[in-house]
Amino acid sequence: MASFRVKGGLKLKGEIIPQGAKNEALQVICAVLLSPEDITIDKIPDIRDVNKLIELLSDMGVTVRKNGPESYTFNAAAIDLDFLETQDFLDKASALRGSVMILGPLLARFGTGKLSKPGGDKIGRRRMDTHFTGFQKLGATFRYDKKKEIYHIDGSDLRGCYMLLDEASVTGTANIIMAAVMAKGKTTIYNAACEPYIQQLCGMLNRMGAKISGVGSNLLQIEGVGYLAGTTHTLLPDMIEIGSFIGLAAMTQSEITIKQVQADKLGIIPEIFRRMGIKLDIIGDDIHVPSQKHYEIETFIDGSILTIADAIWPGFTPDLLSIVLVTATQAKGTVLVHQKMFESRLFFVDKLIDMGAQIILCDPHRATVIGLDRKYPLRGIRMTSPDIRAGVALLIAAMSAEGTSVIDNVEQIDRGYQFIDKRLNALGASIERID
Ligand SMILES: CC(=O)N[C@H]1[C@@H](OP(=O)(O)OP(=O)(O)OC[C@H]2O[C@@H](n3ccc(=O)[nH]c3=O)[C@H](O)[C@@H]2O)O[C@H](CO)[C@@H](O)[C@@H]1O
Ligand SMILES: C=C(OP(=O)(O)O)C(=O)O
Repeated sequence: MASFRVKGGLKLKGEIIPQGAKNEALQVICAVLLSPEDITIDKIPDIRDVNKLIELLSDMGVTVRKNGPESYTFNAAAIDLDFLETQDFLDKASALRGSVMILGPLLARFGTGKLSKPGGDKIGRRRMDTHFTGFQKLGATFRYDKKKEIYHIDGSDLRGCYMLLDEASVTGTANIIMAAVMAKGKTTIYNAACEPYIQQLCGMLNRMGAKISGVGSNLLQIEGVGYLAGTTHTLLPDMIEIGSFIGLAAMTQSEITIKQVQADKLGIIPEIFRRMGIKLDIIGDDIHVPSQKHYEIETFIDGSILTIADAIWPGFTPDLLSIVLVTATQAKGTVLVHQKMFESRLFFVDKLIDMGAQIILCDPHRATVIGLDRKYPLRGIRMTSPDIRAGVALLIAAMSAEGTSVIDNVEQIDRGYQFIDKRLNALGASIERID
């Protein structure tokens, strides 16, 4: 297990370019399975989860050509379905959450799919009912081997239908879209997730010849087509990384320009950080965060304590709540952070409390943060990164703290943040990787 040794209290300065979006990468890389033609994807981040997915597809018979540091061409003309029967496949697929999205394309193109329980963060129950109910509505049969924890789906004659999803699951919607694009007839998906990741996936599929309308809304209409061709696609900048850099700049009193952010695709993210009193300017395609000694959390109009809660898009993404929470520890004022979606994602506040933060964990979903307004700096300690976003929140805390911290299990951070130590060191941080 690797660790970071972080010297705190340093101010950063400079420009940083966000990586391509992790969660979009996982969707569109799975979508290459839908076509026998070449698909080129640019801005692919060099992170653990994405690399593991590319390796899995390669083992399945997809030819993978690296055109440059962030560009790959995939060709899924010859898929080895026998590989799905091996333990190697099951082990590799269960190493990440995104692998679940190979099921929709496999079902669409080959009429069959199999998967072990996917991995990803241990942040609470992560049910997959929406995925399988959607496949079943399209006519597939579904079997779950409880003992081996393996999901099987079969269905060579998928037919479009109307479906109302019981929850707007992000990966579930992506999976159902990919299963439906080549089904016979028309599929209507209501209560679809509509994150930018999904919008990007639909855009790519439409360029491949799919007929998806309603993109960006929660009502998608899909007219099935017989064949999908090759295409090229560029990932959006990672909005979670952008939000993490805003929080990092505020906490460390750094002046950072986040380049090429495509601000029109960030939804409510900049506004939420502004409500925390953080000054940020959108200049052209960049976000400039000036060095700020103080930032004051707003109250609601009636003067009551601000709540920041997650919600499905276009609400605030749950993946940035840990960053909001840590950033609030040095703000002036109080905020209630309400993590509605996941029940085990706030437990990392224990470590922040050990560092000197004033936080009350009200219950597994809610934490009240009383900002210190920099009257006392956090203290460096040794801690373990429990999940990807808490890991980065702890890194931000350590960078702002007095003294040195050690963060263990940084593989969690490496899942989704490309060369984070090197990129932040280039701006003046002191993060040493200890293997
Ligand atoms: C690989 C990937 O893309 N992972 C993302 C994806 O995970 P993933 O697609 O696994 O998450 P889902 O959207 O399925 O669900 C997330 C959680 O929210 C709950 N839920 C969801 C929708 C809803 O209407 N009501 C509700 O309560 C689910 O029960 C679950 O506990 O979306 C999550 C929610 O944005 C993000 O945190 C993950 O980073
Ligand atoms: C929870 C996340 O990832 P995953 O779904 O891969 O666990 C995340 O990206 O914040």
